[in-house]
Amino acid sequence: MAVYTEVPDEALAAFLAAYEIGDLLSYKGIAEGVENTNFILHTTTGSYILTLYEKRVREGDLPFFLGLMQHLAARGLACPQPIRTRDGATLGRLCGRPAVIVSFLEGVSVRRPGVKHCRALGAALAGLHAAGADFPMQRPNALSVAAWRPLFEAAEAQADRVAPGLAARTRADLALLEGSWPQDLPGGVIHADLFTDNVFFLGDDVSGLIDFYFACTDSFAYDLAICLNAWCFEADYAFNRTKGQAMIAAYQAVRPLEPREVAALPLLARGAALRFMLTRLVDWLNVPPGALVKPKDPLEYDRRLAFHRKVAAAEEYGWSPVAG
Ligand SMILES: Nc1ncnc2c1ncn2[C@@H]1O[C@H](COP(=O)(O)OP(=O)(O)O)[C@@H](O)[C@H]1O
Ligand SMILES: N[C@@H](CCOP(=O)(O)O)C(=O)O
Repeated sequence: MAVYTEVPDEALAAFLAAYEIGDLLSYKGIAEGVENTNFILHTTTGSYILTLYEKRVREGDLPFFLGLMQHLAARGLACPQPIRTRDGATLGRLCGRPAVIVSFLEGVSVRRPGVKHCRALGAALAGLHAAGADFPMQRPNALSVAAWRPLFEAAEAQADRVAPGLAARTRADLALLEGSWPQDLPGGVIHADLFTDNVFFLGDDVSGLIDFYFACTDSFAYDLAICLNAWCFEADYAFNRTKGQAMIAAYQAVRPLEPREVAALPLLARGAALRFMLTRLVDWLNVPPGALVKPKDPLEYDRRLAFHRKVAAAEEYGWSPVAG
């Protein structure tokens, strides 16, 4: 359960007094999530999410994240909307942390996505890239290739106690990716963490996208590669090409990939897997004492890397030329 910061009732009441969201009926910590402390609030006017930003979120980035959610929502994308206080502020402080209240989105995330979910996700991702096209702010990706070596070095000495040989194979992947990371691909605002837990469905349709706290300016195809990793592997770590095909085709129906993006897809997918393996590994080895959080397993991404090491061409992820 991701509750790093306990919020006393009195502190919450004082914080909520600045908002016009009705009277608090109940609230509780949210079990899912690993980055921030989240509470669901039920008030006389509805439900809201209260987020206290923790370790990885830099306060200086919050105007980007909050501005982006407002921008996307204004373009019709279903994402959380920051709620303003009576004074018009979206960002406040609670228990020493930056804190916001955002709108609650209906829908459920799917644990085991099927082909139809992957298809819907591909279209939603392309829609997000399109909706973010005229967002004026920039935020370099703080977890792109330049950040991977420091993460690796923080975990290297203990990596082999997580899995034998993990340090050596990660070192080799890192060296290869540092030397060949694709630059100057088409890009703009990307979500950068569009895992299944960050996408809500109502029936077969995507009803909402949440958790924009890794959003940044980077290549669109890298965002797609993150999603291929998160959505298209089976429980036995076999890549499901049918799911990949459905996702990529739906993406391309909105935004066709350029040949250089297609050519880069195997490296981008490998890099995306390495990025999540490394952040998970560091978290796995550094669970804060007393935090109610279940760290995510880095080996899930080590196993995906085993697949990516063997892939030579985008076709193996399900890419095919757009007809017409
Ligand atoms: N706007 C929202 N509407 C509905 N549920 C939300 C919303 N934001 C967060 N949640 C719930 O809180 C959980 C954790 O949120 P998330 O932003 O993923 O946390 P973290 O950034 O800590 O990983 C989500 O899986 C979801 O269940
Ligand atoms: N998606 C990342 C961890 C970030 O967690 P989230 O709850 O913010 O999606 C991972 O799976 O490693």
